[in-house]
Amino acid sequence: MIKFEQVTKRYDSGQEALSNVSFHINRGDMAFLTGHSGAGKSTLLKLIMRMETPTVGNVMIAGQNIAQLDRKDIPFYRRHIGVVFQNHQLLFDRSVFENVALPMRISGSNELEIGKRVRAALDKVGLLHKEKSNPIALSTGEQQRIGIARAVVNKPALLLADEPTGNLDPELSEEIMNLFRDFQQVGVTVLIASHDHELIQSMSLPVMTLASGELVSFG
Ligand SMILES: Nc1ncnc2c1ncn2[C@@H]1O[C@H](COP(=O)(O)OP(=O)(O)OP(=O)(O)O)[C@@H](O)[C@H]1O
Repeated sequence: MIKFEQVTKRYDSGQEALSNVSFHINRGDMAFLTGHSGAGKSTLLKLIMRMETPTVGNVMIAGQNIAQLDRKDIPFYRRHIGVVFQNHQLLFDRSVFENVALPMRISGSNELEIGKRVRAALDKVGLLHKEKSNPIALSTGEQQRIGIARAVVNKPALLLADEPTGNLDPELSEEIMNLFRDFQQVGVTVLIASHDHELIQSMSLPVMTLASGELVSFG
């Protein structure tokens, strides 16, 4: 599902954020991506999202070299990827329902479909009863679950998370990880960038470790 073939990413500044990185994550697998600050985790995620392109090498997603995507096809490509951030980036001037509906509004789905999918996503994260609330009235853990509902509302084949448990206590972190597991179990490929060693060690999942842009281990 995600295949990096000898990928090097050098920014215009000359900074080499990734050096000759190769790996393969199969469809339906779930893995962690770890490494110190500046090791290249965000760069790797941005390459998958096609927010950046490799300087050298290929990023293959579902068998397609995404550097070859037409500019006009990039928004459509991104619809197949759900992204969860640490600071969940919710909009506090609209309801929980509207926050989750956002990606579907952008992709021009009809009202009926939006209602159905948004409620299914909220149900999945256990927050259907909060659909009319303003996210500001929810706890941090609940806000993170809203962010996850929004990431999966378009039924992505691939779910990327950048420090999704960054500001949560261990109990809530475990809850979020269990949600990711649920998505994995229905066939979604999940890649989670995290610094949280305790969390990583508590889960028996493959771990990719980056150090100064190099993939130093994957296992
Ligand atoms: N747009 C950019 N232009 C120039 N250099 C960049 C850019 N983005 C990242 N870098 C540099 O590339 C290296 C890798 O950064 P990256 O953000 O991928 O690391 P990270 O592992 O995600 O770090 P963190 O955990 O702190 O978010 C760093 O040295 C960073 O300063």
